[in-house]
Amino acid sequence: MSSALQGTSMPFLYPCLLKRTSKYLSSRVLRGVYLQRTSPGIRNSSGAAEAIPDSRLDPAPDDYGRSIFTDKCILKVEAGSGGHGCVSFLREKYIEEGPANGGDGGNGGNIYIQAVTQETSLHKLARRGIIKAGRGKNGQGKSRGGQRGEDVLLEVPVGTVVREIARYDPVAIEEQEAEKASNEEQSVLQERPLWQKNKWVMAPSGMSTNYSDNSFPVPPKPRRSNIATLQPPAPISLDLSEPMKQPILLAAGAVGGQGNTRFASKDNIKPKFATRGNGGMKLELELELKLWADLGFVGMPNAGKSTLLRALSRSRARIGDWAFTTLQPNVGTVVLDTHEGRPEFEVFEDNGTRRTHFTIADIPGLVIDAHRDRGLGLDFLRHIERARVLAYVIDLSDGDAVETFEALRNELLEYEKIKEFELNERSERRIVDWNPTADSTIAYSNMLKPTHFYPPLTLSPISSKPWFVIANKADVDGTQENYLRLKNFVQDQYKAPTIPVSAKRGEGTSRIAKQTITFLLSERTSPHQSRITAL
Ligand SMILES: Nc1nc2c(ncn2[C@@H]2O[C@H](COP(=O)(O)OP(=O)(O)OP(=O)(O)O)[C@@H](O)[C@H]2O)c(=O)[nH]1
Ligand SMILES: [Mg+2]
Repeated sequence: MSSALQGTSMPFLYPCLLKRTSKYLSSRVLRGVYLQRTSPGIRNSSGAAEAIPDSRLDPAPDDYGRSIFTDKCILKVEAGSGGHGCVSFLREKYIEEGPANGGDGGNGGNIYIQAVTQETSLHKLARRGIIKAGRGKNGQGKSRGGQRGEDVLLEVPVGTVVREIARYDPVAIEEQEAEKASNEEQSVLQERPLWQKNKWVMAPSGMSTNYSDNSFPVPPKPRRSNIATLQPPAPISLDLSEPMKQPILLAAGAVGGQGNTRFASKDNIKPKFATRGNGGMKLELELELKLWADLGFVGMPNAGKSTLLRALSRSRARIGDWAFTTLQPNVGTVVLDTHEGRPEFEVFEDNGTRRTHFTIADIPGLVIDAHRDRGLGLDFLRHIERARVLAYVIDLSDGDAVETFEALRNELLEYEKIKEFELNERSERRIVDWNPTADSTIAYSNMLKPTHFYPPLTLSPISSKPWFVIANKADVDGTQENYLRLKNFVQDQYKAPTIPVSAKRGEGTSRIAKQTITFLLSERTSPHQSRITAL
């Protein structure tokens, strides 16, 4: 193993192997010998290995945390089905054959949704696939009702758009069937047996009864729980762009069945049947993050975006001095007040609450012609659209900064031009691809698909987003002239600010937070109520 790891390309390709091996062996007697032979350090001219600097902003290639990020997912949610009613009779000393006392089944659990600031990605929900609320418990004797099913709360990031793809609502289906039956002729109805196995729970001793006879009651009409009136109208389309204090109901749990007490009458004082609980509603939803960061870094590969993210937040984004180190967006949170002494500045929202943090997205590098799907292409331009404020990150040590900036801006504007066309094409494809029987499970194949297609998300266009420029790598010698040219150009042409920083040394980065907050607050509708106080 050790000889295999000694090649020059190994540390670059598999740094984690080396780290793990050395960590494992660090407690061993072999430690000194082994580390000397396998260290991933760079060799100097005399052949001795130099240690890799152990800094948060200039970390070893293997010092990173893999962040999982999902901005779009399809989720199946199932409200709980109702518990069955109970067939039971009072039995006490001296009362051998008492009256019916079967309780009702409990209602199924509800599905709620809430947009919360703590979440930044949909990956936790995406990996669950199907989310089910609890089933109501069956009713019991002594007229005890069944316990309610457990509710489920879906916590999604602020800026999530929820769209319904399909729904299976057993109560709606029953209602439709009942309406159809009411239109049928009386003679046809009389022939149909009242006994429907899927609606009734029978006591074992009651099975021999002739259920097609007229004494058997008509099954009760399909019911919904009272809370169902709070469900959003079908098909669901929600835009959760603000943090929510309270969750909202997505799907109410089904109503439990009725116990045999409910069917006692003078003709049949001891009914040996109760009803089954209704099936829970199933929804297939598409969740998409419309806005997932307050600030988005736009830059060429290797500009230092991930280093900047590390400098501003506690992110452990991967840093490497090769292009496309970042292949998936990283989202970091900048805490404005760490409760260690006085905060650098205080930010108040419209409603008077104090803003404690904002989020930054480190988007993979853009290359020229990204709008033609080159490099990592359109997908990443799509991510840029989902940030509120943009920061162009320019590498001062790599060529003419003004040219790089112009090229980046041009890419974004070109993307905006073709976006409309691309979206139209995609929605057309969706219509052509649509196949009502394509679902994998039988239950979902019954689902009703909305007959109309949603318009594309209404995102604010890239050209309307507030932006500023971050001139990175200002610590490199001879970059001052490049910076001044860039700063003057951006100021003269666009009246936008340019912030010189050295992400690697963590210098000048606090101005980025301040600039972002200023833009975020000026974006609001009533700026006179928001205020930023420099302390
Ligand atoms: N001298 C200097 N080097 C820097 C600075 N910031 C980043 N770097 C170096 O630039 C290289 C690229 O940094 P990354 O943060 O991975 O760049 P990136 O923009 O995220 O790159 P991609 O993920 O490939 O798009 C690394 O070797 C960093 O150490 C800086 O301020 N000064
Ligand atoms: Mg990166």
